[in-house]
Amino acid sequence: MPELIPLISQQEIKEKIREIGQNITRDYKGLDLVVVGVLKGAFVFLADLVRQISIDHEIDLLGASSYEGTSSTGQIVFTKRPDLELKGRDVLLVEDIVDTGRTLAKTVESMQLLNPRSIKICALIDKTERREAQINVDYSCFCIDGGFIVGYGLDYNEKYRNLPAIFNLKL
Ligand SMILES: O=P(O)(O)OC[C@H]1O[C@H](OP(=O)(O)OP(=O)(O)O)[C@H](O)[C@@H]1O
Ligand code: HPA
Repeated sequence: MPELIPLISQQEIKEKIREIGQNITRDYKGLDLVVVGVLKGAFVFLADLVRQISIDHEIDLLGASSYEGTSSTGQIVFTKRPDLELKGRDVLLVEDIVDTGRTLAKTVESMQLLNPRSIKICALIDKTERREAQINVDYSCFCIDGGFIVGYGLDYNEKYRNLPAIFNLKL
């Protein structure tokens, strides 16, 4: 049976998101902010984050998938493209986790073709041990070295997304 070891509590997540939301609110004042969540994993984080951003902004979603179990296949499949016009606008990509960095590298590359004015990245978890692509995370809630993380939107074979806190999964 897989074991779930507590890593980040609900309270810690809540406090950090409030702080990051305030930073985003400050940095994007006067800009044309579109927050784009990367599905599926980011849906929980996105919902909490946007409620801590107190300037007007729009929200869109894109879908990207590449994992089987705990490994990246390296093949990023876009399952949904954003619906809003992003040209000339300030895009903030919201991810649950940056691990190898391949998903965001591909996503940023594909978003750049839409000619936004700016693209920045906000990630709940910045996990450094397996990083392959050079990714600059502009807003990072928690930086960790390794392990496979589940809960608060993050899955292992589609399970555990519903857990309200974040856990290390031991298989
Ligand atoms: O930095 P990387 O190594 O590319 O890993 C990060 C990506 O992996 C997960 O997505 P996944 O492919 O599991 O799809 P999901 O969001 O639907 O769970 C996660 O949500 C990120 O998008
Ligand atoms: O540690 C992880 N947990 C869940 N999904 C992931 N996708 C990349 N890394 C991870």
